[in-house]
Amino acid sequence: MAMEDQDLPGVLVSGFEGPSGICKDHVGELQKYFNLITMQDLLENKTQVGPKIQAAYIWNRKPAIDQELLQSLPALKIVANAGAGLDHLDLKLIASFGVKVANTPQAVSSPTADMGMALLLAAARRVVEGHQLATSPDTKSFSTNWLGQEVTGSTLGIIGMGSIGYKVAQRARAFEMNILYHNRKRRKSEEEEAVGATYCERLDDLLQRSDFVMLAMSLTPQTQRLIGRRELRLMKPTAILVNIGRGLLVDQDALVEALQTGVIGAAALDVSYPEPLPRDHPLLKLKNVTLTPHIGSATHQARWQMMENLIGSILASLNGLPIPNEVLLK
Ligand SMILES: O=CC(=O)O
Repeated sequence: MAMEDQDLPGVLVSGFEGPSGICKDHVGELQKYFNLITMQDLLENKTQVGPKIQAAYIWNRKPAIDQELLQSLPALKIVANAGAGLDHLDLKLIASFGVKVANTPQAVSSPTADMGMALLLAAARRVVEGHQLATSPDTKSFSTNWLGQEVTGSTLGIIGMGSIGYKVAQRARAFEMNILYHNRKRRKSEEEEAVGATYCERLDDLLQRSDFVMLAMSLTPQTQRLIGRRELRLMKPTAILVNIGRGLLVDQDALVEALQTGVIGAAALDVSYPEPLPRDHPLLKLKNVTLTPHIGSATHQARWQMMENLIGSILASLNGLPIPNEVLLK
């Protein structure tokens, strides 16, 4: 690790090691601009270290920003969050301390949309099961009569047509899919035309007509458990649910039941609740489930861009300049 430079602004990070630490490859770059202070440093010496911290750098949703932490950081100006989702941050509480928030929506939208298509294709064509069959020591089950769902020409319903949902639509168009979408706000007609997407004002309508349903919206009190037992029952028995948003967008117990009883065909999930799922969770035992460990933005390029964007936002805030990607309270 590079030497600490006490003259640089103090930036709080969760730590350097383990799943909630910052990316190891990024440490050297961050230390060109900041004196990185870990949660552990802070906890061990709150009164000395707290006043030096001017920004919090949130990576993998850590450290958690609560009232007690905010009270111990009197010089804090900005919470810079890696990723687009903000459901783990209490924006009102943070604003009440006069602290700004920034995130990295552009950096994550393409890789997350790619991941959505990867999951859709994997579930439709049973790629994970196929890999297991092809690599199994028992070659008797090797079969070409083993069928999936055709993607070309099928109907994709996208729920949440923000930048990620829109990029999913651009990709799905290349697969000649019919695209339906549901969103709080209808997109401009030229944007709809560019990807050939049809707006469904009623969510039920989208659910009934889609072969694939992709969840690409953020988690808010309004979208929590938006897909429950009733919504799953509206879907086709062959339908595949893809979730690249947040686990809590779906009533997970209802989903397990729907997958076990053939109410829907399959699910491909990059997110769940909790993460990771307990090892005895029923979703882990189902053949018609493809699971990935919340890796929508997990590419070298995206993660580096996220870090660069956050450095830019922190430096702008410390210099009193307009903050790129500032999150404004609605
Ligand atoms: O989960 C990923 C993000 O919030 O961008």
